[in-house]
Amino acid sequence: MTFITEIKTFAALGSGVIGSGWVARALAYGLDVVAWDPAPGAEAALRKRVAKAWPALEKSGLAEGASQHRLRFVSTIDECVRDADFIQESAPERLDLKLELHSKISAAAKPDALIGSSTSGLLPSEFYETSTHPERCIVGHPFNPVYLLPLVEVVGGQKTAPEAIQAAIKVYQSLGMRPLHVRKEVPGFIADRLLEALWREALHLVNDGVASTGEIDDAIRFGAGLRWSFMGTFLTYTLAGGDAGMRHFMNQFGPALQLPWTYLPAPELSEKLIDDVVEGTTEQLGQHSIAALESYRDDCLLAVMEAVNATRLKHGMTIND
Ligand SMILES: NC(=O)C1=CN([C@@H]2O[C@H](COP(=O)(O)OP(=O)(O)OC[C@H]3O[C@@H](n4cnc5c(N)ncnc54)[C@H](O)[C@@H]3O)[C@@H](O)[C@H]2O)C=CC1
Ligand SMILES: C[N+](C)(C)CC(=O)CC(=O)[O-]
Repeated sequence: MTFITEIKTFAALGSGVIGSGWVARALAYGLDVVAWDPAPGAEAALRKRVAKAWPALEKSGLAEGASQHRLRFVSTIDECVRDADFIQESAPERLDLKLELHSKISAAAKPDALIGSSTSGLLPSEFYETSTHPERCIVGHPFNPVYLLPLVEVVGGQKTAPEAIQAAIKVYQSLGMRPLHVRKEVPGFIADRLLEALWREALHLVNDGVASTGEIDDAIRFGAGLRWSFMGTFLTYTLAGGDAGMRHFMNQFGPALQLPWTYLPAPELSEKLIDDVVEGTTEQLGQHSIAALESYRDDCLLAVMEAVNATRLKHGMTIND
């Protein structure tokens, strides 16, 4: 079974936060992009988001011929996908909506064009149930901002061909990404399962009046957050065991796993908890607009990634290590 991996035309369905990120990334890699989104004013909003992302993309290096003018916005699903070499859906996270949308997308697409969904945790076997040629359908779960962050989790459903997974990995790599094949189809995949655990504990801490949203964010960004940009928890904790490594770490800190340090099940999202979270984060925003903070975040990410890559090279590692 073969699928298109040398792509020239990228189709994006849904052009909100994530869809626009895919569009910006694909344009920056010199592709023609065709986009569709049913919301009124979606084209203008998409072009604005792409323009906003462009300075960061210029800083990280544009491919030859890359241009925002290579984006075409169309008014039907059929027009969006029929000539596309690769299709990425970023529609709202609703099973019924994705199921219906993928029936239409896959019926109109070339049979050997891969179809990816940006879903954060829905199961591909479920929302590709009624798709035509489901063997080429995968999840490609990205991270926000999609135009800068390299991780994309690739997940297959029961009907996905193994060749489609390998082909999708190749395509995402050609877009400068770091695909991670999630070998078991589980809700939330790998990364969101981890992020969700942290998020739920953070909500409990607010709910219990232990800390404000700002204090919790400080606990992340001045500590583990700085480490996480270049080293994961397992390796970090191996180093925390000193010369004796992980075994000593487990002996020393393993008993804490039996202590009531975490709740894990999510707290009830009461009006009070929602209000507390909104109030706290509004305070954190202060005078800054979302747009200003997005630029700030992008510059920080570029700086961290540049610094980490330079340090990897200095230590005899490649930037893919
Ligand atoms: N926001 C995030 O941090 C992340 C979201 N995702 C996933 O990406 C997908 C999109 O999420 P966001 O971009 O955050 O949502 P969003 O709300 O920003 O954008 C969704 C877009 O889909 C459009 N839309 C509405 N009905 C549609 C339909 N029937 N067909 C196609 N498009 C339709 C909306 O007009 C909107 O522009 C979801 O599956 C989500 O789980 C993945 C990674 C991160
Ligand atoms: C909140 N979220 C589940 C949509 C987050 C993601 O899926 C990944 C991210 O960018 O954090």
